[in-house]
Amino acid sequence: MKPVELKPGIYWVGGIDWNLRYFHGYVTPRGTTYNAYLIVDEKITLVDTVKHYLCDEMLDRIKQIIDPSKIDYMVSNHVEMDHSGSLPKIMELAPNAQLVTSPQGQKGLKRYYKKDNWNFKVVNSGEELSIGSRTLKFVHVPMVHWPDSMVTYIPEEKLLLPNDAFGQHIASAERFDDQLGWEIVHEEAATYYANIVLPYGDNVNKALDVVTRLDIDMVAPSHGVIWRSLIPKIVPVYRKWAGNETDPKALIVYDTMWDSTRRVALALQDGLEDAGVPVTMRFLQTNHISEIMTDLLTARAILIGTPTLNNGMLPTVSAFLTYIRGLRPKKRIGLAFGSYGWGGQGAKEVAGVIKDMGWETPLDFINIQYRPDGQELQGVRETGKKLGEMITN
Ligand SMILES: Cc1cc2nc3c(=O)[nH]c(=O)nc-3n(C[C@H](O)[C@H](O)[C@H](O)COP(=O)(O)O)c2cc1C
Repeated sequence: MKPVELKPGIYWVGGIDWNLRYFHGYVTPRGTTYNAYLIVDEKITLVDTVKHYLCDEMLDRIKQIIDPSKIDYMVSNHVEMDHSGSLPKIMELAPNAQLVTSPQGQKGLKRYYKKDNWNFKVVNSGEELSIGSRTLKFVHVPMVHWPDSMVTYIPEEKLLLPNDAFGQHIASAERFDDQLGWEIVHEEAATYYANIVLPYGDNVNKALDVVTRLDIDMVAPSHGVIWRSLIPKIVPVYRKWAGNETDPKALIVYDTMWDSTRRVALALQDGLEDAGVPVTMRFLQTNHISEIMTDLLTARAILIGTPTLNNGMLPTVSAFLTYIRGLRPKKRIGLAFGSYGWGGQGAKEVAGVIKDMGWETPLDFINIQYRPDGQELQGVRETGKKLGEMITN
């Protein structure tokens, strides 16, 4: 339970959630951390806190450095409860602390915690606060990923505390990106982006415009490891994700009751591969929708298959579509497919949702009655190849 010094006098004092496997609808096989940062200067400052049940772990780390009652500024970059959950305890232990937050942050924290005695210091975007030898500069980044979101920058230290931006759900003994390596950190940053930040690409780009003008050598987010070596690699990748830029590859997502839809999926895979397109296959009974989002993040073509059940699509497919509709991936090519017995509404409904999302649909949806025969599968394979050629050309 040791604090970790990032820069002289600046410490990571967060909590490690080793057992977390589910985070508001998102599976987290590696667990996560809630990162809080303590800055020891003339004014002692804590930036963000941890989920309520890790409060004692955070306090234990803080107490190894200072007496928590000495905290002068409690900065809340983001209202969400995984970062604000220990605010009530800190504000109780540090009665003289001012709670520094954005105007939306103040509204959210008041509404959520209903504490009348908190001494707020509301900061505008661009406002600076001297804490002694260092300055805290606050930049609002609305909708990255809540209206209240704010980042804190310390120019004297070239340190950015961007809260959820650049986060990853990783519980580990390591605190820095280079200790885990690009493969793991990139994968978890991608999953995080795809499931949390994806709808807000335009806002991310605006935030990146501001952030990339700052002199930075360390980015310490509110989840996962701290970026110090891989910043030049992750920033362009964030730009790519924010711009919905994809690679010429395909993702096939499907469910099936009696295997016919899977046979169609396999024929589409063959056709796409004939055109030289790499294909990822995701069966909705064995892959969680939040894991599939990581594949979707950079796939140009998304093919979604369902049989018809009771005049509609399967509930697993419907849940997936509800999830991606909310996350709003753009600039994709879509194709619906499926199998039916008599009415055939399932694949048609999927095609309707794909169109509503604004994806390109150059080819008609595929719907095969009962089990596809060899000739039908050949036709599907040709459709897959045609789609593949559209992606690669
Ligand atoms: C419980 C149940 C309900 C079904 N309801 C419909 C329906 O409303 N309309 C329809 O066209 N087919 C319906 N079907 C038939 C399936 O869509 C058909 O068997 C299809 O080939 C199944 O595809 P799969 O092998 O990919 O599961 C239903 C099948 C089952 C088992």
